[in-house]
Amino acid sequence: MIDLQIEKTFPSKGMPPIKLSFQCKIPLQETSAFFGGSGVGKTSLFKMLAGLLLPDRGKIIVSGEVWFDSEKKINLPIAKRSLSVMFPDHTLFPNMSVMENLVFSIPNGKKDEPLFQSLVSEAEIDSILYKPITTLSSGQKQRVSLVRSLLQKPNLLLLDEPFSSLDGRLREKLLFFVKELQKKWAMTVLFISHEIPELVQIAKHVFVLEHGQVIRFGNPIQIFSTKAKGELRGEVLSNGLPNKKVSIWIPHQLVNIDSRLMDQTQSKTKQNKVGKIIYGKFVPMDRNKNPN
Ligand SMILES: Nc1ncnc2c1ncn2[C@@H]1O[C@H](COP(=O)(O)OP(=O)(O)OP(=O)(O)O)[C@@H](O)[C@H]1O
Repeated sequence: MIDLQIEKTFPSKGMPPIKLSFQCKIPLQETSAFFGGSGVGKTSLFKMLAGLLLPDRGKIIVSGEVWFDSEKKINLPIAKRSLSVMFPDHTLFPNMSVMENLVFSIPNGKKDEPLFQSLVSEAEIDSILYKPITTLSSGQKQRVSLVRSLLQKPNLLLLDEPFSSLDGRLREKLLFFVKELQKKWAMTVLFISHEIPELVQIAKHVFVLEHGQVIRFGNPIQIFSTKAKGELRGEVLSNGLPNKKVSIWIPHQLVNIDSRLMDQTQSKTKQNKVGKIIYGKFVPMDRNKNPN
């Protein structure tokens, strides 16, 4: 468990100060997402957890180990917090090549060759290994940053909008890859994204932030679901719900539908596999019972 109780106030010229006050307990060895509008404090929360921004007061306790305690004046240095972090501004060394950036972050300089090769190949950065960072596109930088954060096989991985510059194919592929590594290494992954379908696919829990606070916590399907019925076309995001329900993503909304009620005459298969686009008329089983 990561027990986080931290406060931070930023002065804001000519405006009321910005107050952040986070209280949450984050499960270990699972993926949790942080969701909320721009400026609610998601990145600041990650920075405080990583030791890159000093909270004004509070505590951060990770698996029983105190990382920060303002009363006891404990503030574990970044190097002693066993985590890896990836921010949207990449923080790669601009005067080095991709390879130099990657080798620089390998723990004790000992390269795990099979891991290195598999990460490089999965992120499709083989062909740019010797290019200077300054010549890369933002999507390429994003993939290099992701590989760099994974090379450390961290216990705790903080990913702040890691796929925002990637095309759909790479986004899907790397999302799945991170999900697999999370299971394999039993990592705790904390993930920031504005993309609800992405969060539904990767996260087991979602913390919703508003005005510098955590206002809701729950399973992503519960958090994001809305009611809808009638003619729908959407992508299946989850099919493991009770009562044969599937979650589908229709533009801007996540809808849980009873799969027994779907008119799938236009679909090629009857299976509701994740990623499949389904069409149909979703009608309540009886007039008094709405499947949502
Ligand atoms: N160093 C700083 N000094 C002053 N204000 C800051 C500082 N860092 C962040 N803020 C302010 O704190 C608030 C939260 O910023 P933060 O970057 O954590 O938001 P966010 O939820 O990650 O936003 P986004 O989704 O746009 O990245 C914003 O209003 C921001 O302007």
